[in-house]
Amino acid sequence: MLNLKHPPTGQSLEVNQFWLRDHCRCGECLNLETNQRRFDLLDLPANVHALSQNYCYKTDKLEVEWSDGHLSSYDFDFIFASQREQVISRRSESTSLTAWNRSIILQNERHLRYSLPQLVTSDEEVKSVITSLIRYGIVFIDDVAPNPTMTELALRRLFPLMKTFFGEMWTFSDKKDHADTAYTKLYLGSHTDNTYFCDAAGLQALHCIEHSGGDGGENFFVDGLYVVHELRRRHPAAFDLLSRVLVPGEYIEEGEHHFHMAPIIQLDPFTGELIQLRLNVYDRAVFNTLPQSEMADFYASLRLLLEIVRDSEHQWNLKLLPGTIVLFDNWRVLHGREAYTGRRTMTGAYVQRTDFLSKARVLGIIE
Ligand SMILES: C[N+](C)(C)CCCC[C@H](N)C(=O)O
Ligand SMILES: O=C(O)CCC(=O)C(=O)O
Repeated sequence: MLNLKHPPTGQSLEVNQFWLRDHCRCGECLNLETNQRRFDLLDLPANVHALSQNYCYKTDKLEVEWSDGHLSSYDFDFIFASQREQVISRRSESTSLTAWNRSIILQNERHLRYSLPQLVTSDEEVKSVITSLIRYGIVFIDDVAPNPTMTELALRRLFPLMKTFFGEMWTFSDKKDHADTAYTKLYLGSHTDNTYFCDAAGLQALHCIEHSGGDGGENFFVDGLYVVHELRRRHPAAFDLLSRVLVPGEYIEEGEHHFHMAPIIQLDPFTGELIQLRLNVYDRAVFNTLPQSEMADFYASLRLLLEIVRDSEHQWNLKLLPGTIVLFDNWRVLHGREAYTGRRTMTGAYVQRTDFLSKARVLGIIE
């Protein structure tokens, strides 16, 4: 280990010498255009160590002479900010997430509503939409002509679209275009999509472009962040079990067979906060990741989670009308639909998680 000192602030830090050498930021070690390292780790001697370190007041840099002859010049703030403890505290402070039940989200509804004309003309409006998506997990874009083309235009103003076997933009009704209950008039309980994909869509957009000659078809939304907080508070053992047990999801139709296993609750290893809620009771494959002796605890835990999801206090019911897109975080917010009659057409799209978070980072909304 190497004890680093920063005389102007009196800060000092113990760092692993190989880590420090590995994080040299000079142009010989780091491609400053691509932010990629220029060396293979094995190019560095395993026992590389500092021969000397010297703080330069003029440049406010820490200069280190290495046993392999390399000279490094470090910005102390970079070293300090790169420590695990700092990352944890930054993530814990910066996640300005608002967990919501129905009454909380209704109090904040004004922060969720946007209009396409403003969105098209203002980059600030784009940043505001994405900030609300991070904070609340759901937004609405009004004044969108009720057709797939304008829906696509609105969504592409924000993000690239995720192409799946459903399409890039998809339009569905009760026409059996795919072997899935979404393509029926049936009730769909609260769920997240794509539990059968290795990487579930990060965002989902839905736009009801038509509903005529019938009724029903209301949508409802539940904040999975609020739900998992409640589960952890009320039933910590169930929370722990659902954070570790692998639950297989599966989607099978002509020419497609998707399968993925992961826990229903995936936590951030740093902050312990929710990273993803993967909850779709319909798309579950044969459940075979536990011995029969442990099945009772699993089902009891899942039932406790579903009771919290189904609690009407946690459910925001609304009717999506032509002209309004709902865009929500499919790793956090659960959605569902009442059964309906008549002719109902929905159009929408998925957005990759990485594209959602990348845009939020580029806009400085998240780290
Ligand atoms: C959205 N769209 C109609 C295209 C597909 C719906 C897929 C539904 C699937 N059961 C899931 O939950 O992922
Ligand atoms: O038809 C709807 O409103 C939603 C359908 C649904 O839940 C889905 O496509 O995942």
